[in-house]
Amino acid sequence: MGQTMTQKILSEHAGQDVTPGDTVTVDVDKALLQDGTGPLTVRQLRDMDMEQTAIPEGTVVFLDHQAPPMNADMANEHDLLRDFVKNTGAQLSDVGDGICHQVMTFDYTAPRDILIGADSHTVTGGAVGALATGMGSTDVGVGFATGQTWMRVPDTDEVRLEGELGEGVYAKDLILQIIGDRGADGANYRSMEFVGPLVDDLRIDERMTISNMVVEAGAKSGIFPSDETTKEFYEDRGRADEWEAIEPDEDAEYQMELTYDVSELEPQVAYPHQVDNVVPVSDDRVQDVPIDQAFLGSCTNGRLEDLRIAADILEASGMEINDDTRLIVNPASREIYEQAMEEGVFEVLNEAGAAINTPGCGICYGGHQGALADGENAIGANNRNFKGRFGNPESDVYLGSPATVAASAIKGEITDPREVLP
Ligand SMILES: CC(C)[C@H](C(=O)O)[C@@H](O)C(=O)O
Ligand code: SF4
Repeated sequence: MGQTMTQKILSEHAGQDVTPGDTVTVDVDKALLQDGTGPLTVRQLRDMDMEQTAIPEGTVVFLDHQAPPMNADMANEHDLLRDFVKNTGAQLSDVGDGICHQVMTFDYTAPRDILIGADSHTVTGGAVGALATGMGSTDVGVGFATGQTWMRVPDTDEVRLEGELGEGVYAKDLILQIIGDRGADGANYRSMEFVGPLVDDLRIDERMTISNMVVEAGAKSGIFPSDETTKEFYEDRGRADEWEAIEPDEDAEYQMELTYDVSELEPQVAYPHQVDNVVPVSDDRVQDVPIDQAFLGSCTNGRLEDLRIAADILEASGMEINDDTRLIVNPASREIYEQAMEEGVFEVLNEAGAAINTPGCGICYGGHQGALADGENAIGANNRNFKGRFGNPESDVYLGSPATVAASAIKGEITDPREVLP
């Protein structure tokens, strides 16, 4: 019997063929920690006298969720994590370097890896054919300290993607639609594998957007094949030796099979306060919603391609952002920041009136760099719109693609990007 990608990766790391439902011990290749959950990991390891890593080259500590730190308590947490790095030989991604999932995928994660992270959006690594998943702080700590963890082999869904994305419609709209269909817990502890003709057309940044959000339907992982596109990505990044192919066997057995034809897909919006409240942008529930703040950034949509889309819309429409709307931008990494500067993307955003922040999570985590006032509405290119997500339970957060965010910033209300496209 053939294997899914999930089975292949778990079998390789368990040293035995696995089937869904098995519980296996697997080797861990990479692990990530960040400044929200990492301090707990370090304290737990110290309590157990296990402050160590079996995989120092693959253990990466990110100072990204509140970077630069906004107060002394957070600065002390950063200090604790810096000590951990010195004590163990783990890698440090410092304040300003960028969001963990962005930097991890671009610089560390390789196809067929098992990556564990103390952050739910660790699933982003599925974009390059890795089995990447979020776990609790202690589990992640013990995972890298010993180089092993345990997993139950998940049931796996084949998600076949077909058709072509229309103008003004993006990977973000597709994954929002999938989450709307499945519901917030519809894919609990399942692995989603994305296959089909559309996959060939999707760039790595688009695959990252899709893998990033599978956890919003509860999934354990969201894996793309590692194909020619992936190979070129590793070559471009000077990491050609890390590339390996992976795809499901033709006779792989899936527990569920779904097909999405994106040809008729419209831009999608998630309305407060759940990510699975997804409707097309033309729906009454998202009409005439004034937007006080538009947020472009996050591990979902803070990449160069996303910033370009927003800048192109702003430039071509000849419009500045609305007088009653703020546009907050957090590039996902320092590298993206540099590229956006060199390409003139920042110039356009800046002239339009955007406030450009340090690379990092920014307001996505609710802590700093753009909290909302009581009664305000925001639209974000990020992945969560839970009550209080942008720092205030008395405010509302909507989610959409970078194009929808830019269009809404221009018009000052939730807007179909096709209305303002060049
Ligand atoms: C801080 C962390 C626990 C959290 C996560 O795991 O996802 C954060 O990154 C988020 O997006 O809500
Ligand atoms: S950008 Fe947002 S979703 Fe991504 S890791 Fe940071 S807080 Fe979490």
